[in-house]
Amino acid sequence: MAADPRVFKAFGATRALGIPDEEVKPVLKKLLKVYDNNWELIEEDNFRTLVDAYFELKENSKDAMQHNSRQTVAMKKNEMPLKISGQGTMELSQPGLRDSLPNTPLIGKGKDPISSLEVTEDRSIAVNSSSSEGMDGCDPLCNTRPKKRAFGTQTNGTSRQTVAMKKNEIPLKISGQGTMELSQPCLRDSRTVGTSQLPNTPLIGKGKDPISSLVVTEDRSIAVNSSSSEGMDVCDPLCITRPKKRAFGTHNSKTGSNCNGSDRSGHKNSHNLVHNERRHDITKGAEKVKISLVSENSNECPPKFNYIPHNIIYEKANVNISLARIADEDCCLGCSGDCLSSSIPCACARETGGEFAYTPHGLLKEEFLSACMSMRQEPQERHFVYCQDCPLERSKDDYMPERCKGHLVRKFIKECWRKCGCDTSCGNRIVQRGITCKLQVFLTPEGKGWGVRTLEDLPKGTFVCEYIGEVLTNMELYERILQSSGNERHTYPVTLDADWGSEGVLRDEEALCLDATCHGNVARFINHRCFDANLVDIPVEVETPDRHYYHLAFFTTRKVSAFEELSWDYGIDFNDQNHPIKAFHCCCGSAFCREMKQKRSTHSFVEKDYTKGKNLR
Ligand SMILES: C[S@@+](CC[C@H](N)C(=O)[O-])C[C@H]1O[C@@H](n2cnc3c(N)ncnc32)[C@H](O)[C@@H]1O
Repeated sequence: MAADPRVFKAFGATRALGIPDEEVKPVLKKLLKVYDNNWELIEEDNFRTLVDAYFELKENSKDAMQHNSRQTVAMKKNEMPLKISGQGTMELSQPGLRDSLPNTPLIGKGKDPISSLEVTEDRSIAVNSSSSEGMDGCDPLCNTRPKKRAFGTQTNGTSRQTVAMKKNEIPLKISGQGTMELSQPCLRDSRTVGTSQLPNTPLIGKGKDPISSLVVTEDRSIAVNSSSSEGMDVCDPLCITRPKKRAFGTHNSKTGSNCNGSDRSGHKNSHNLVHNERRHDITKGAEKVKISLVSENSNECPPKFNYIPHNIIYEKANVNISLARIADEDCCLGCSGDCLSSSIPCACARETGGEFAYTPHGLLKEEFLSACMSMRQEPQERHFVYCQDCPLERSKDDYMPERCKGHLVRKFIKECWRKCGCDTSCGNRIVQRGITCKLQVFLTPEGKGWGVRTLEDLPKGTFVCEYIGEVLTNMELYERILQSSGNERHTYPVTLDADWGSEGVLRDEEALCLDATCHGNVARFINHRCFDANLVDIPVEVETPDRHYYHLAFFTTRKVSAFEELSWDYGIDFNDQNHPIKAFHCCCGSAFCREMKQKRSTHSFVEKDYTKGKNLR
C-alpha cells in the first residue's frame, strides 16, 4: 500500500485534521477491502469517507468504553466476548481495526446477531441464544455484511435473552406482527453491545414493514400484500444522514432528501458507514454486480426507494404464470445445452422470425436492434393499434372514455425459460440473468437529478438492465397519481402496452404498467433523452406467453464508452397538457430536444405521432 501515491494523499488529508498516520492506516486498509479497492469512493470529497470512518470508529469506541460496565464483558487480548443476561455468549471482535484503534467498539463476529433479534410486545429486543453460535460477523465497515436477513423472525420464547431497549433508541422497522427489521445493518449490530450507549435515534418506518409483506411467487416476480404499500414509510435505503461533525447541505427537492448531520427528527446520528456502504452498493447485494452511487462535490442523497431486482405485483395485476400456460410449441422441451449453438433454431426463436435475437457473444443482433430502434424513432402509422375500449382512457374516465390515442406494436424478444430443455447458461437467456455491466448512479451536472453511467465500454447491443418496479393496473396507477400530493418529483410509470392490439377488450387487471417510485432497480435513475439515446427499451417475453405482462429491457443502441451517461427516450409528449403527470423541463441537451422544438413550434403533430405508445413521465 505504501507505494501508492493515493495513500500519501489520504494521509495528507487526515494529517491536516491531526490524525496520526498509524491510526488511519488500518481504517484505510479496511475501506479499500470493503470497497474492492475502489479509490474513487474513498477519495471523493477530499477523503471524506475515510475521515468519517475514522471518526465513526473513534466515537463508537468511546461510547463502548463508557458503557461496557453495563454489560458483562469478558475481555481477552484482541477479543471481547460479550455475555448477555447470563445465558449465551456473543463472541465479539474487530480484527484489524482494534490493533491501531484500541478503543474501537465491540462488533459481533460470527452469525449475524440482528437476524435473530426480535421485538417483543413490550418493545424489548430478544436475542435468540442460538444466534451466538457460528456467527459469521458484521464489522463496522460491513465487509462481512450478512447475505440474507431474516425478515420477520419468529419469536422463540424458550431460547432467548432479552436486552431491554428504551423506546426510540434504535432505528427499527416494525411490522404488524411484532417482527422487526433494523435498518442500519452495521450500526445495529454494534448496538447490541449496550443499549444505553445508543443515541436517541428515532424509529424509522412506522407501521407496516413493506418487506415482510412480500410474497415470492413461483416465478421471478414477487407479490406484495395489498395493504403493504399503503401508508408505508419505506426506510430510505440510500439516504443515510451524515455524521454530526459535518454540517452538510439541506433538503433538495429535486434530487432527494435531507442529508445534513442529523436524522429526520434532528437527533444526532452516525450512520455514515452505512451511508457509505449503501453508496457503495445501492442494490444491497440484490444484483450480481455492485452499483455504486457518487455525488461529486455535493452532499445530495437520492430519493427514497426500496431496491428490488425483480418486478413485484402490487395488488390487482393479473399476472398468471404457470407452466401449464406455456404450450409445448411455445418452448423448447426437446433442446439441451445452448440453443444458440443448434443448427436448427428451436421453437423459442419463432417469435423473432426463426432466428434468435442474440449473438453467441450475448449481444443483440444488429438487424433486430435496428428494427427495434427505427420502430421507436420513426414509427409509421401502420405500427399503431387502436383499442376499441382503451384501458388508458378508461382509467381516466370510466363513464365517458376518450378515443384510444394508439399504441405502438413492438417487437418482442423471447427467451428460453424453465419449461425449456436447454441449460440455464443457454445463450437465449440474457435478460433473465440480470445485470452484469458495471454501472454507477451519479448526480448529473445539467440539473436532471441523478443519472446512471457505465463504468466500462459497452458494445452495441449490450443488455444493460431491466426496468423494474411494481406491477400495477393502469387503474391503480391512475388512482396513485390522483392521490399523490403533486409534489413528488419521482414518478416512473411505464405502460406495458406493447401487445395491446392483439386482443379484444382488455380487462382492467390485464392493462398493466410498471411503477418504480417506491420499489425499483437502477433503471429508475436513467434519464430521458429526446433523440439519439444510447439505450432502447425492448419488450421481452420470459415466463408467460400472455403479453399483458412482459419484461422491459434496455440495450445499447451503439457503442457506449466508459463514464458516458445512459439515457433512453421516455416518449414524453411535452405538448400533452392533459397527461396526469406534469412533464419536466427537459435538459437532455439533444439538438433535437422535443421540448425545445415544441417551444419553437406550436404546430407539433409530428411529435405527437412520435410519442404515441410511450407514456412515462
Ligand atoms: C426516471 S427518473 C430519472 C432519475 C432522476 N433524475 C432522479 O434523480 O431520480 C425521471 C425524472 O428524472 C428527471 N429527468 C429525467 N430526464 C430528464 C431530462 N432530460 N431533463 C430534465 N430532467 C430529467 C425528471 O425529474 C424525471 O421526472
